[in-house]
Amino acid sequence: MTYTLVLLRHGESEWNAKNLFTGWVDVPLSEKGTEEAKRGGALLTEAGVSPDVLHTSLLRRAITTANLALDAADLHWIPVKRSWRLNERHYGDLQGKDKKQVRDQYGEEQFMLWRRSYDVPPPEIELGSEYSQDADPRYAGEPIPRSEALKQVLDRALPYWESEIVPDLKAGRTVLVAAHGNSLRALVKHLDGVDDETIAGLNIPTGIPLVYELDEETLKPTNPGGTYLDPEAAKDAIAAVANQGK
Ligand SMILES: O=C(O)[C@@H](CO)OP(=O)(O)O
Repeated sequence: MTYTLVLLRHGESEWNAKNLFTGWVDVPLSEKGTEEAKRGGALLTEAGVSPDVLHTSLLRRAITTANLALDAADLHWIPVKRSWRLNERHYGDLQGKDKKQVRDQYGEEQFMLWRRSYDVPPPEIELGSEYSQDADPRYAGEPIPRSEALKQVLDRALPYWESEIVPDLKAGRTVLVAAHGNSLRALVKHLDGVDDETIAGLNIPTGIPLVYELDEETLKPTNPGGTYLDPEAAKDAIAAVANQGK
């Protein structure tokens, strides 16, 4: 027997469209992102994948995407759990900055280290600055970061995976996780056992459900890498994410 896990990156956000580093800044979906989210729900229905429970971050682009997708799939009523531990990677002082400008200013190598290396975090954000979340009530009392590399994202997402998502899977529920490019990269790294170098080249497209079947004993994928419900669209969209900032 296998357990079914569906990973869904939010649809395109307004800042994805503008090529800005976003991180924990709570921006809405673009019109295109709204359509992607609805289509994500239609893809679930077409594939006969029916989530029993939803886990999301605390950011509206993931929350709205899940709501739209589940509404399209007639599953708007399923139970929901939310946690900052599924938030996008905190992009530190890069939050709000233009990706191309950062690349031009610091060079391709530094840009890619900050953007995709496993353990080099961007510079820390200044507390109280425009795109800092230190005074945001949704994070009150939580050990929130001032910048994160993928490693720190994995460190804070794993406890949530173990304590909240795994029990749902083990209860036989089909689990939908609606989250972000980098928080999902962290989960994929864990599930597929991707090494620290290879993960730098792995990108997740917006709005296309990625379905994993997990072995009930080991919780390792019986379909390594998962299965995108629209593999052709995923291929193009993955290339577009990889090329951002160019
Ligand atoms: O800006 C961000 O928060 C992320 C996801 O949109 O960007 P990147 O793909 O560059 O890590």
